[in-house]
Amino acid sequence: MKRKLDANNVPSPAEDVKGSKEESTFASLGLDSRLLQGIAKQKFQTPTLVQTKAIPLALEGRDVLARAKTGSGKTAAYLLPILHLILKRKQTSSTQCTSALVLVPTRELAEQVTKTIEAFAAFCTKDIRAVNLTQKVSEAVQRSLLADSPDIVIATPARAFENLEGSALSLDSLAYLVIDEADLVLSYGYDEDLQNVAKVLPKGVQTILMSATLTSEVETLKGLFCRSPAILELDEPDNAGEGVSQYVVKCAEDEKFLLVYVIFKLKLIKGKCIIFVGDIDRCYRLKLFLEQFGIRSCILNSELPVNSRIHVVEEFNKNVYDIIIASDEHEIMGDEDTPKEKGVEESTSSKDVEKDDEGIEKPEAKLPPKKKRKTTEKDKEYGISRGIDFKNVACVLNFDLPTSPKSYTHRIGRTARAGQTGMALSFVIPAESYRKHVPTSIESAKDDEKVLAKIIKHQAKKGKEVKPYNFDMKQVEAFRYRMGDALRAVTRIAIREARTRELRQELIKSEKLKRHFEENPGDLHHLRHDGELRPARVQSHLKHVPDYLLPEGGRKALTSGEIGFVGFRKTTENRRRARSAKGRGKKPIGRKVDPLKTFKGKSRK
Ligand SMILES: Nc1ncnc2c1ncn2[C@@H]1O[C@H](COP(=O)(O)OP(=O)(O)OP(=O)(O)O)[C@@H](O)[C@H]1O
Repeated sequence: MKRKLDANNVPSPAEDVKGSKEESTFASLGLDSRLLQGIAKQKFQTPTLVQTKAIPLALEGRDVLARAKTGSGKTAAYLLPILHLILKRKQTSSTQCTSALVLVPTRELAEQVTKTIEAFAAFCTKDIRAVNLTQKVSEAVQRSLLADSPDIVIATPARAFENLEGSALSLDSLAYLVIDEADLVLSYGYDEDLQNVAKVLPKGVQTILMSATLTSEVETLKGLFCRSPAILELDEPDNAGEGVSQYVVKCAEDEKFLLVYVIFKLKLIKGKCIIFVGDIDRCYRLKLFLEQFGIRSCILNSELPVNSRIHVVEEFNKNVYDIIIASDEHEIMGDEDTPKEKGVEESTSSKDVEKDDEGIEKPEAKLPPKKKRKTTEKDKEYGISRGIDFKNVACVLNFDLPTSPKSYTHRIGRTARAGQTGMALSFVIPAESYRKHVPTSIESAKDDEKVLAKIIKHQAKKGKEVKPYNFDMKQVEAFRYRMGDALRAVTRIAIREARTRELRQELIKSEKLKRHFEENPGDLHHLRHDGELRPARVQSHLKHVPDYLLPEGGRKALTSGEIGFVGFRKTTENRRRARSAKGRGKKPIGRKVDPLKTFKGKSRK
C-alpha cells in the first residue's frame, strides 16, 4: 500500500508548484563557478523544479527524499550540490577521500550518472574524480581505480558491497550517499546489499533519495538511511501542448506486424522511436521482420554485453539510429497499491529459456510465472524502461503492452523528456483475438484489455487521456500480403540463429569496445549495432513500396481523425548530419514534409 510520507516543514505540492514560477537561476543557487560553467556548456538555462527545491536543501546539509516525475532532472538535483560541497571541502583540505557514493539499480544508469558528473565537472577535472564500479573490468583494474580514493563512486548496491567486502572500497570518509531510483532499487533484489552497505556507513552521512514514486520501498530505505529528511513531493503541472500524447490501437496479433510495417515504411512517425516488446525473442522477430523491408533497427536486451548496451544508447542519443527495439524484461510490476512480487531474479537453466521461446507457439505450455523464470544468461542489472535518458525520443511504441499501469508510465516516460513533446502508441489485443494467430502471439497479451482499462484509469487520475489511434484498416489491408510474406521468412530457427549471431557479434564488439576504445573514444562511431541479421530467406523486393500499394488518398488515407503529431525539435547535431549527408549525395535525414502533418489536413497528393 502506498503510504503518505510525513512532510517535515517542506512546502506542500501546491506550494511547490507555485514556487516553480519564481525565477531561479543556477547562479542564484550559489553553486561553484566552475560548475556553473559546466552547466552552461550543457545549455541548461534554468533549474527545473526539483533542482530548485532540492539543491538548497542539500547544500544546507539536510537529508532529502524527493519524488519528482521521470525526466524532471533529478540527476542534476543531487549531483550539483554534492559536487559543490566536494569542491568547497577541497579549498581547505588536501586529503583525498571517497566523499560520495551514488547507488543506482542498473549499469546503464551508472554509466549515465558517470557521464553527467564528467559533464558538470568539465571545468574542474583535476578536483573531481569519479569511478563507475559497474564497468566490466578486471578486479585488479578496479582495485587500482579505487586505490586513489576517487571523490565519487557510482555503483549498484551489489557492486558497492562486493568492493566493500573485498576491502577495495573504503567508506570511512564518506559524507554523501545517494540512492537514485529509490523506488526501483529494491525490486532489483538489492535488499541485502543495501542492508550491508547501511551497516558500514560512518555516522552523519548526508543521504539523498531520489524517486519517481513514493512507495513502501522508499519508506523502507528512508528508515534505513535517513535522519529526518526534507521530503519533496513535486507535482509539476503539465503545460498545455507539452508532454506525451497517448494513443492506443486495438488490433489482431499479426496486425501488430502489419501496422508497424506501415508506420515505419511510410514514415508515419517522424523522429526517433523506442519499440518495447515483451521478451528477447520478440526483439529478433521484429528486427528480422523490419529488416526485410529495409527498415534498420537496433536491439537492447539483458542478454547483450553491457558495453554494447551502453554504446547503443549513446549512439541513439547522438541520432545515429532511429529505432531501438527493447525488451522490457525488468518491467516494473504491479500498481502502486499492489504488493511487489519477490524473487524476480533467480538463477536459470537454458531449458527454461527454451520453454519461454516455445511459449509463443505452444499456448497451453504451463510456464512458471514470467517474473519468476530464471535468467542467469541475462544481466540482472539491466534496465531500460526506467531511468535511462534516451534523448529526443519522438515516440514510444508499445508493440507489446506492459502488464501494469506503472510500467506503462515508466515506458512512456522515455519520450517527452526535458520539456519536449512526444507520443506513445500502444498495440492492444482484444480478448477475442488472443491466440488467434499463434506464430505472432505472446502470452502477456492475454490480459491486454484489462491492463488497458487500468492504464486509462491511472492516466485519467493524472488528467491524461489515452485516445484511440484510428488506422483505416481497409487501406492498410493492401500491405497485408507483403506482411505475410515477410513474416513467414522469420521462422523460429531464423530467430534463434539471429539471436546467437547477434550475441556473438556483440560480444566481439564489446571486447573491442572495452580494450581498444577506452583509449580511443573517437573511434566508437565505426561500430554500428543496427546491421542486418538476415533471416534465412532474403526477399529484396520487399524493401520497396510500389505505388499501387499506396492508398489513393496518399498516406493521409491510412488513418482517420485527429491523431498525434510528434513535435520534435531538430537538434543541431541532426542538422549537421543532414547537411553532411546531402554533401555526400545522400538523402538528408530530416524530411521537409512531415507525413503526420498530412493527417491534420495538409494533403500530400
Ligand atoms: N535544468 C535543466 N535544463 C535543461 N535540461 C535539463 C535540466 N536538467 C536536466 N535536464 C535534462 O533533462 C533530461 C532528464 O534528466 P534526468 O535524467 O536527470 O531526469 P530524471 O528525473 O532523473 O528522470 P528518470 O526518473 O527517468 O531517471 C536529461 O537529458 C537532462 O540532461
